[in-house]
Amino acid sequence: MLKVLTIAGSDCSGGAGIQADIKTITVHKQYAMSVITAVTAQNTTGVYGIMDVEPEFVAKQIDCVFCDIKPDAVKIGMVSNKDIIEVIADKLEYYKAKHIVVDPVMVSTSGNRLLCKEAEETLKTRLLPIAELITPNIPEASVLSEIEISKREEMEEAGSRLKKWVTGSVLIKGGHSKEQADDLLCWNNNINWICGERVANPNTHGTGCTLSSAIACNLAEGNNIYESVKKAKEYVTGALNAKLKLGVGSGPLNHSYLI
Ligand SMILES: Nc1ncnc2c1ncn2[C@@H]1O[C@H](COP(=O)(O)OP(=O)(O)OP(=O)(O)O)[C@@H](O)[C@H]1O
Ligand SMILES: Cc1ncc(CO)c(N)n1
Repeated sequence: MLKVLTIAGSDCSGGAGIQADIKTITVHKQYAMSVITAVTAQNTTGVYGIMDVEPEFVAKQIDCVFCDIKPDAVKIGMVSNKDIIEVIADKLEYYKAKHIVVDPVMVSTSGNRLLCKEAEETLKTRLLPIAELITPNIPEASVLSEIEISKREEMEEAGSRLKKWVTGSVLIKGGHSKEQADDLLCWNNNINWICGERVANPNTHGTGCTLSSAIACNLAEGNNIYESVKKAKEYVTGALNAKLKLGVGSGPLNHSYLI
């Protein structure tokens, strides 16, 4: 059985973070492991508290996983602060982790900061370079590339700029654009639009976490970057289409549609 590790924050309401990742990996019939970087108190209406895990304890969790059950792919989500980012980068380099997908989570859908401002530079210098793929949404791509993005050409410009200084590939997710839900993939020397129908569903809590962990599963299976992203996008579209209405705010996806 293939094994996928998620390094991310816990969402007690089950829609995003570690919980979304474990559901996604399990539905992909793979074995899920988790290193928790922070415990959040959140639900469909917002994030009400964050308790970071001590960096040494993040390191200890990574050691326990890699010394025993070596992952075939690793997804990284919420990483909170500079020290946590440093230990994750050190450990993944040390263990020569394969197929690293980094979702550079900065702000939640509800508008709360999940990465402190001072840590943005460390994310850029330590985590993005070790990724096979990074998956910023439009606001995150804008911060990282320093290009204002409001149309497709600007997504392409930001993607090309980011591709120049990351080692791996770049996927700019289009969920935040009003008209479509098309994502832009820059890989090798290719720029491809990964198009998908925009589902009329306000319950999009955890779409980004779900997409990045599904990509990690597809990479673990041996698919190339393009195939991995395409299949993962189909998974997210399916989970949005299988409408679930939970909570009073922006609710979670329905992962059980394939079971
Ligand atoms: N209404 C929608 N219909 C179809 N696909 C969508 C919709 N909203 C988001 N997506 C898709 O979901 C994936 C995640 O994109 P998005 O831009 O929402 O990420 P995010 O902002 O990181 O998500 P999160 O809500 O977890 O913070 C992308 O593949 C995007 O195209
Ligand atoms: C723990 C966690 N990670 C990521 C996100 C972004 O969706 C969230 N809301 N919560």
